[in-house]
Amino acid sequence: MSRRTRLIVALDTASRTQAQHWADSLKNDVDAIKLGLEFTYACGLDAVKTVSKGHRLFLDLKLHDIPHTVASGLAALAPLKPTLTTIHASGGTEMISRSREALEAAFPEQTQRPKLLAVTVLTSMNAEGLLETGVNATPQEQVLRLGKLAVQAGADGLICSAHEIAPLRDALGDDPILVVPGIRPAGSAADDQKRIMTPVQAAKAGADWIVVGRPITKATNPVQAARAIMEDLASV
Ligand SMILES: O=c1ccn([C@@H]2O[C@H](COP(=O)(O)O)[C@@H](O)[C@H]2O)c(=O)[nH]1
Repeated sequence: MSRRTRLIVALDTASRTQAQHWADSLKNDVDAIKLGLEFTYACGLDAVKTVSKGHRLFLDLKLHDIPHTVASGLAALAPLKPTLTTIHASGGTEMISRSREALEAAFPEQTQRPKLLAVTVLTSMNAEGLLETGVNATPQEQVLRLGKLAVQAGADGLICSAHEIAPLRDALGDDPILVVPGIRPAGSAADDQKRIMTPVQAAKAGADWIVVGRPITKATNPVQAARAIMEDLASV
């Protein structure tokens, strides 16, 4: 199946002014913006609403708690009308299914409902990091295990690295939305990311969305950096 891979820029900052500046200047050059823990904790939900105006919002708060708390938290976030939102797959079947139900209840018009994405294994983790937390599996094995569980429980899609796209598609088909961070244009620093690929490699592997933060926001010219990635994606 041919799909266009879309670009989400991660606006990771504690400054509302900085985030607004990036959101304004990148308006025509990205497909969505991500606001996550740093921005939301530092600036609050009103700021999320203001900065995301005119953009598709990927609200990446990675909720992980008992089912009732996560479902209620998602319902409370509904007024922000994100396009995509995240919970942790390792919260288990009940947490995921209750989250889906909460979003369905909050958005009676299902076409408006935010897509529920389950984080499988963070792209900053490798096999060694997993073992440290008691998981004696490769990242790919663990992503497949959690990915299957999450989709069966009602997640619309998954957060994974580009390395796991092909095995996930083999196991789950084309329907789940695959959102892929850990993206590094050739020559960029990996920073704390462990399972990385370039935008073109991720697009060729079949990512629906790629998430790029620092390679854009820390670039001398973020607009130019975002445009270069959009051009790369268009060439696939
Ligand atoms: O497994 C995950 C889940 C989420 N992220 C988020 O994506 C961006 C990546 O930022 P970079 O600066 O391009 O590394 C960041 O906001 C993370 O919270 C992830 O990296 N990995």
